[in-house]
Amino acid sequence: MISGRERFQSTLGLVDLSQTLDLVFLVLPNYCLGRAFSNFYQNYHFLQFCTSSIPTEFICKVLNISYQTNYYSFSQPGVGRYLTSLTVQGLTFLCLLFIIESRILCQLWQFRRRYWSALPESPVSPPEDRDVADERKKVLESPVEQSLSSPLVIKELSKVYGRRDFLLAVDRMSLAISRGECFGLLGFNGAGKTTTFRMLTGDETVSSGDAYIDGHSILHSMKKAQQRIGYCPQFDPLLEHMTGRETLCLYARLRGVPETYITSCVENMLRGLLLEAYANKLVRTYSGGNKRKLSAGIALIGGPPVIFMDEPSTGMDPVARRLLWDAVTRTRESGKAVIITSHSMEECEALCTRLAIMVNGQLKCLGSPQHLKSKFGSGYTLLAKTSRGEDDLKAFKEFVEAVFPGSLLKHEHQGMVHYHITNQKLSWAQVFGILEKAKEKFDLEDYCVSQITLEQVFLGFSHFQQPPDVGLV
Ligand SMILES: Nc1ncnc2c1ncn2[C@@H]1O[C@H](COP(=O)(O)OP(=O)(O)OP(=O)(O)O)[C@@H](O)[C@H]1O
Repeated sequence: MISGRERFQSTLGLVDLSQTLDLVFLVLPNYCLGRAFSNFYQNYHFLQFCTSSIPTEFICKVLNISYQTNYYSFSQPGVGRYLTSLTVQGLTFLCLLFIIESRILCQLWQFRRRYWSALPESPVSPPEDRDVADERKKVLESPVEQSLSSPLVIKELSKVYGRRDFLLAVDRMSLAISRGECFGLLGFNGAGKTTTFRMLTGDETVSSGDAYIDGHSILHSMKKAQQRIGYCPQFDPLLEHMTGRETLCLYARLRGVPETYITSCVENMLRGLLLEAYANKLVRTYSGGNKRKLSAGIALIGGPPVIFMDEPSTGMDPVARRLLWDAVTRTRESGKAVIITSHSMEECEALCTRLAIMVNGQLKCLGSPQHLKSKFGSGYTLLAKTSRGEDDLKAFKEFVEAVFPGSLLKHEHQGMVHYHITNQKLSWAQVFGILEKAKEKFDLEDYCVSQITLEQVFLGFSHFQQPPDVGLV
């Protein structure tokens, strides 16, 4: 049995708890709003009832019903405390929004990083490639006006991740990209390509260095720089509840395309990327490849002066890929600067006027695809398949190593051999002459001789790539 005294004490305890919770929940805007409505309504009825006649006033006193003649009183059941809390929260969140939008904290953090902490030493620093060094020199020595007139100039841009264990994701990158150029940034997974793009588009803070987009510094006038870029990120940032057509219209408007041209501009883009059939469907129903097409369309629409495309053709079928290449080439030829990352060497050869291979945040080589092939991939590639058994294959291998001294066997699989013929002095005629004779002698089913491919040049840099923890200082 609970005595009356105990019941009274437990009631007092509950009242204390409810008052404490009421104070704690004042930090929740939805609680304040709900309580304000509820108290206002309750107070209105109590006030009406308790002040209507002497007997009802007496009843209210006996039942200890409290009410406020001033609805906005801070005492219960007034709504003053809830309205005050809502006002304070509104102002606080407004200030927070301002701080986030104006990126004040990011800028303070960047400032601290730049002036108080030196960049960690790069873990692997062999002598810099001549072309990369020349590009750095050109960028650093060029007058400011030149930086301001180029679509994209990157000056010693670096990114460090981590506070204690530093990871130098991008290491003092310097690069200038001109109008009408399509620049390919190649690299192994984790080389720092996406981080570079994220810094240039304002998604990521810069640890040191600067870049100018159409003359606007990404450190000092990021908003203006952002107005001049089109960006197709690695993962599709699409509004799932809009249709493809609506999405492109939205971005065309944001880019400032005059209202009269928006329809034709959007229709051209839809046709160019083979998206017409899906134009009125919701984006969430799109396949991966179609989402990628739409992301590429968003980057290209309105013709911004600088376009970043992070692996744009991933997941696209061969037809769509070629249509995208056409669209990128048209954009480049109209004088825009396109910067693209891709793991498809075919794509890089088809699109890029210049490219660089990035390893552990550093550029390892730079130049046109042909320049890189001539510089890093001298010699020929030989693929041959013998139709007979193991003995013939062995004899053919001995023959190749004898007639092409220094040649390297890259792969061997089910009678098929892949050699890198390193002798640069041999002419095409000599190589074909030797192999035509070998074809009869060793009964070759087929053979193929070609110039070193971009992929082989790329693979040649694989030994430089270090796992992330090696990069920690
Ligand atoms: N937010 C982050 N915090 C810490 N480290 C990060 C962060 N983002 C990227 N990194 C690291 O920075 C390095 C470069 O990453 P990044 O995504 O730029 O590579 P990538 O060249 O784009 O690779 P992929 O070809 O796989 O897209 C990697 O080692 C990665 O682990």
